[in-house]
This record gives sequence, C-alpha cells and structure tokens, in this order.
Amino acid sequence: MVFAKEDVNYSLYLVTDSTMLPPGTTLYSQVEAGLKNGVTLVQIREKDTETGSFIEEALDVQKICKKYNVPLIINDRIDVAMAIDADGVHVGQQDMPIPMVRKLLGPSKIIGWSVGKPSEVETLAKWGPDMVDYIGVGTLFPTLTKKNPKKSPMGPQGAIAVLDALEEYKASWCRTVGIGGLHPDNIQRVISQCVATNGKRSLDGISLVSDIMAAPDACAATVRLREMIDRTKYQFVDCELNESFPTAVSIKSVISQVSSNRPLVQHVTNKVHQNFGANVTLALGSSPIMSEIQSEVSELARIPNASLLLNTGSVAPIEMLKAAINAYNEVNRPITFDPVGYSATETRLCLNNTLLTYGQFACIKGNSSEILFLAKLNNDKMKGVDAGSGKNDDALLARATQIVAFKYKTIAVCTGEHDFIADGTFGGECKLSSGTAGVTAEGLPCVMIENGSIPIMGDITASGCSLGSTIASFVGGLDPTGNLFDAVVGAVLLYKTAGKLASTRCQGSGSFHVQLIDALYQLFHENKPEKWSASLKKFN
Ligand SMILES: Cc1ncc(COP(=O)(O)OP(=O)(O)O)c(N)n1
Ligand SMILES: Cc1ncsc1CCOP(=O)(O)O
Ligand SMILES: [Mg+2]
Repeated sequence: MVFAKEDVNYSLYLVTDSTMLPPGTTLYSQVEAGLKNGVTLVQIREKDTETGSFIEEALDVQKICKKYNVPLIINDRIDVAMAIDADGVHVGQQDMPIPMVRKLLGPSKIIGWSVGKPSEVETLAKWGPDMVDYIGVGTLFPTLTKKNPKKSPMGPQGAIAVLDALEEYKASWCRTVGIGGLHPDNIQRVISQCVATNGKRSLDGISLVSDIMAAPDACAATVRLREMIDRTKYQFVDCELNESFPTAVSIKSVISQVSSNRPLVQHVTNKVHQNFGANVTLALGSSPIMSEIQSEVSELARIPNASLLLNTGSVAPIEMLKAAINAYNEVNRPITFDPVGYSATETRLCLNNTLLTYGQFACIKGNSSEILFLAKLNNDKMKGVDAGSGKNDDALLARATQIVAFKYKTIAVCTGEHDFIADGTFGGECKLSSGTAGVTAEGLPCVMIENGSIPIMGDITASGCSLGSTIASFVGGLDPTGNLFDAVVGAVLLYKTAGKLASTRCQGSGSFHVQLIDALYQLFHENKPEKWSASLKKFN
C-alpha cells in the first residue's frame, strides 16, 4: 500500500517501545489501543531488538496498521523497511544520510528526519522537496525514553526557531511533529506556543512514546490525548481571554471582583520584596502568603482565587519553582512571572529560560532591559535611551512587548516611564498546522500607559516587584467571566496612578513607601478608575 504523502495525518504520532510495557499488555495491544482511539501514524522503534525479531514485530504491527489504514514508519532500519515494504522510515542525524535513504526507498515512501536546530533545516531545504517529508522537532522536554540524548531539551522556544527556519528557507512541503517528554500537562501549551514568528506555521503533530506505550490503560490515555490535541482553545486560566480594550467601566468591574473574591496571592519572591509586597497585596483587598514550601503548593493553588507571583529574584530551589508552576497550571490558576535581572548573570538566564520553558504564564512582566532581552532585541538597538531622563524608544519597547507576548502566548508588560502591555493569548485559540493564521507580533493588541515621570519610584526597594503583586492580585481576583487583559491593564493603571499620587504627598523615599501603600489602598477602595491620573491609549 502506498500512502499519498499529502494524506498523511501527523496529528497523533505513536512511536513504539516494548521496553516499557505495563504488566498484562503487549506491543500489539498498546499499538491497537492507540489506533482504535485516534493514533494517526505509527513508528516502530526497537533499539535493542535483533533483526529477525524486529522484522517479525514490524510485520505484525504492519497488519494492525493496515486494519486502521494508518501508515507504518520504521525507525533507523532502512533494510527492515524495505524488507516489509513499510510506508517509510525515520532517521536521525547520526543515521544513514537522507539522500541515500531516498535512493534506497524511492520517491513514494515517507522519510522523517530528526531536527534540533535551524542549520539542519537549511540542509533539508537545500536537498529540496524530494528528500525529507517531515521532521521530528525535539527533544522538547526532558525524557527518559531516549537514552543518551545528544542535546539538552530545546523547549517550545527551540521549536519556534526550527519553524522559523522552515519559513526562512521556504521548506513549505516539510511537515513537523514535536517530540520528547510530551504529556497532557504540556501538549496544549506546545500547540499554542510553537508557532513560527510569521504566524504561518505551527506543528503538524504531537509524537510520543511513553504516554501511550507505558499506559496501563492505553485506550484511555489515547482518548485523552486525542481530545486534547483536537481542542481549539487552550484555556490556561479560568477567566475570559477574548480580546478587549479596557475602559474605566471594565476596570471598575475588575476591582469589584478582586474586592469580593479576595484572592490568595502566593509570593515566591526575593527577600527585599516580601514585606512590601505583602503590604501592597493587603492594600488591594487580597491575601498574601509568602510560601516557598514545595509540599504545599498544590494545596495553595486549589484555594479559591489562588494566584501565583513568581519573581525569580527568589532563591527558592528550581524544583520548588517548577512544582509551583505545575501546581497552578494544573488547576488553571494564573501565574504572574517576573524574570528579575533576566540576563544579568548566566545563572539567572538559565533559571529564567528553564522556567519560561516549563510553564504557561498569565502575565510576564519586566523592565525595558528584561523585555528587550526576552524579545532578543538587545539594548544597544534602543535609540535615545537615558535612564535618567527616561527617554525611551517607545516604538521599540512596544514592539519588544508584543514579541514577548507572541512568543509565550501571554500578556506581556514592559515597565518604564511609559508602560506597554500586549496581549499575545489569541483568546486561547490554537490548532495544529494553523499557526496564528498569519497574525504576527506587531498585530497584537498593545496599549501604552503614561503618567509623567515618577523618579522617586526608583528610589525605593521593590517598587517594580510590587507591581507584580498588584497584577497577581488583579488576575487572581477575577470571576470566570472576568477578562485577563482588563485585569492586567487595570493593575498597571492603578499602580501608575498611585505612584504619581504618592510622589506628590511624600517628603522623601521613606515616606514614599508608606504613601504608595496608602495611595493603592485609597484608589482601590474608592474604585473610581475614571478619575485616575494615568492615561491609557492604544499603541497600534
Ligand atoms: C518522530 C520522531 N522524531 C524523532 C525521533 C528520534 O530519531 P533519532 O534521532 O534517530 O533517534 P532514535 O529514535 O533513533 O533513538 C524519532 N525516532 N521519531
Ligand atoms: C524517540 C525520541 N526522540 C526524541 S525524544 C524521543 C523519545 C520520546 O519519548 P517520550 O514521548 O516517552 O518522552
Ligand atoms: Mg535514529
């Protein structure tokens, strides 16, 4: 049987492994359970099986695949693929060179190649459309299934670089599957985030081994995976994600919701910020808890209206930070991420990149340096930047904020004399092979908030970190019908207004601290956004 290449469905691509079978299951029972419940492509991957046994297994798996009209791919072994007339092969960078594989298999067979970096895409593009039909993009996340991986996990951002390379080198024919450590807790985020920068391409499929092969109930595991992959909305927080333009009325509603829901705001933050952040949170009618205890994050995340502020100035162990992200993502509670000093040291860069790979954030906030670095628009591109005067290149900062929002499918906030907020959530919409329908970062909703300069804000500790407390309170206090973008914009507007008000009332930095908390408290409880001094305008 020859499968027309354009008919291959890459959406749920099972790769077998008979070394992880649960008791009472066989290679065939797991494969059949997968095929019955939505697996669309099968690869038999038996790294330690003798050729004779491999051929026997492959022939038996081939029979089952034919029953469900699903193509069978052979891993590594071109000879076995030819011997049983399989539908194709998958080879890696260390396996037989692609041109030789193609010469042996002929033009109609499916050839897959493992790709981990853009330069490998450049190579396949040079070979042209008659060589590689699809690529396995990975390893996305850590996995025990592939022994001695040559490279460390690339995460969704690494996959984006590969998708960008496919667009850059115009390899339009080439399909893509993500692979490596893919499970229900990260599949939707991968589908949502792994989109080429030009919005024209996303992954065509999810490829996995252990989630099905090691499942005691492979039917149920596959049903769950199928349902997840077919979902077109990634509802990573239980509030509204649809596009909005915040108004005094909508922000008033946000504050009413926060006031009545009294969110629990778990701060994992630096020591300098802890006390002030707790007081800011209390001033906003919310309930702070400064806990870094890994064993309680799951319980805290399940408290109604729980919200996590993750400020990586914290010295909490990486495993605790990951557990906190997992716990809040698991129950669709919002995480506000503040990558403090994002690139100041290799340690912080590695920590922040790891956390950015590891979870979905409702909001990522940073100062201009942090946002520019996250957007890969380094500082020296900023024209007329002068910390003292605060003269920033607004267009560049807005663009950087949109890029960060797009890359992480989140609400991005860039703070400075002017604050920029961009909505990259696409309303949660996401779908394999669809990209963002060509919508790019510069097409994202972006607003600018200004209120004149407030130099004294820089003379106290934790003023920036405490905007994080404010955002975390607002997004945590939303009803399910509340809007995420409204909440983040409302928080920044309130904070900017309170900063200005406090600066007119204080005698110096000491009293500014107190006046800032008073101003936040007063403005919050008055809840009259129409009177706030900070202004909001659309930036694009
Ligand atoms: C779909 C898919 N993607 C990647 C791989 C890995 O192939 P390779 O790099 O050759 O490593 P081994 O699988 O041979 O260990 C794959 N098999 N399938
Ligand atoms: C074959 C392969 N190639 C890169 S990761 C991997 C194994 C993925 O297995 P799992 O889905 O169990 O993480
Ligand atoms: Mg291989």
